[in-house]
Amino acid sequence: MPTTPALRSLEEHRAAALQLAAPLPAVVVALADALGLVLAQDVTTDAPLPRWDNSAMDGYAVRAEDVRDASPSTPVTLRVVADLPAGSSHRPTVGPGTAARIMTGAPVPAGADAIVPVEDTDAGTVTVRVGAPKVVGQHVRRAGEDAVPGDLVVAAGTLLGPAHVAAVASVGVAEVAVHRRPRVAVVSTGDELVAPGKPLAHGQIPDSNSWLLAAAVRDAGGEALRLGPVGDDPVALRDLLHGLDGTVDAIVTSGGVSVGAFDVVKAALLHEPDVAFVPVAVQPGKPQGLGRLPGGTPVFTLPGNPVSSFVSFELFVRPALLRMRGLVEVERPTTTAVVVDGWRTPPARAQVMPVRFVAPESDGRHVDTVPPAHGQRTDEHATSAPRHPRVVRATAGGSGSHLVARLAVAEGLAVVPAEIEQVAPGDLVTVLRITP
Ligand SMILES: Nc1nc2c(c(=O)[nH]1)N[C@H]1C(S)=C(S)[C@@H](COP(=O)(O)OP(=O)(O)OC[C@H]3O[C@@H](n4cnc5c(N)ncnc54)[C@H](O)[C@@H]3O)O[C@H]1N2
Ligand code: MOO
Repeated sequence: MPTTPALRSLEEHRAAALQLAAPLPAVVVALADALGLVLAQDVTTDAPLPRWDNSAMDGYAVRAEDVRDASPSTPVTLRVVADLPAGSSHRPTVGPGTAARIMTGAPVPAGADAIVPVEDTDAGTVTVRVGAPKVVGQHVRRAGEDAVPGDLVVAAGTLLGPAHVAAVASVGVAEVAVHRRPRVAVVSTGDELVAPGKPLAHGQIPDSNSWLLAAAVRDAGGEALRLGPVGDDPVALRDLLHGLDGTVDAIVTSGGVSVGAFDVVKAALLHEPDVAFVPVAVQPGKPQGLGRLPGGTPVFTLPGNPVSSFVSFELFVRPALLRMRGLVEVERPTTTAVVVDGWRTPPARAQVMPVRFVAPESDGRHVDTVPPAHGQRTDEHATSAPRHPRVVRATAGGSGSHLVARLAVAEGLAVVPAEIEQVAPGDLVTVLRITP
């Protein structure tokens, strides 16, 4: 009788998967292409920001002492010596008894030390009547109040969002060094698989995993090269994988890794010295393979059951891709949730249960796909103590690894440790949040 290999713990396999990944080399991209990439350099400013004192208001640049006693009943009249729209290169000087008409953002002219908003004046263009007093510095945006020369504006390792792009642009930088996105080949295997939309003979099913995994790669910030489905011919598969080795940053396969008679991925890679097939103490997702092809390309061989593929990608591949992108934080955000319905979990294996969030008082029978905004619901009727969000299993059949259709309503993955065998209603579970 064949012996059953010892199971590797979920944590150990996650660590081994992450070990295969390192931040990809930096490339220089135009700012227009930088959104969603991770900065590989610090961006500092050479200039103060703002670059010079400028007006916070449309109005008049004045000397504060000239308008110290101005009021609606005793307005002060000043001679208008210049007109300064934003962008004006004109450099007038405001002397005693004079003002410059100025628009928001224009440099404060020499001699002026306060801005009078147009609402406090008669809006004159030759002379202007000022009806309110101003103090030195009023409505002036100071040079360097945002950043001074040498300040770090956006740090290496930052995932560039719109505000970061704006900050880089404001420094006057047009190109940045970023980690490039990982290119990931996705190969689904199995003689029973047919491309979606094609007619199905008896025993055939549409290939959903290559679509799942390619979408998951993109969702993780990678570029997916979707190949297959390929049949159960180990030699052809080995040739395909060796052909990809060195041309992509990672390869993800689905199917053919269990103990069946036609387990093509296992057969194709069994003799690779740096690829190991190890059962992992997790349900779903037990049969796993991991390692490097001879050219150094990391390969992740995931089980074929669709929910197993999905969960395996989440647990083992996604963190590795995020690390390749240069991110330091590679884990999904988690939340602690209360279980509404209970379920049994397999002994000595961690369980990853697709769940959805339900309204505070719901019994979970009605689909409620609106998750709480920030991990915890607060009870409007209670004054303190935020309440935990509540979860139910997303699929009627629990964690059945074939239940791909209902996987679509999952908003999180509840991770139940290996030593727990029963989850009871009211228990707290840790949920990886998989939807935004
Ligand atoms: N005797 C044993 N049998 C099985 C074991 C075991 O320990 N002993 N483990 C089970 C577990 S757990 C899993 S998970 C599966 C994994 O098997 P494979 O990775 O070899 O996957 P396949 O046999 O190729 O397929 C399993 C299942 O998934 C469907 N599938 C596969 N690829 C796709 C795809 N691209 N799109 C949609 N569906 C796909 C396939 O048709 C099968 O139904 O093994 C168990 N068996
Ligand atoms: O571990 Mo398998 O992945 O349960 O279905």
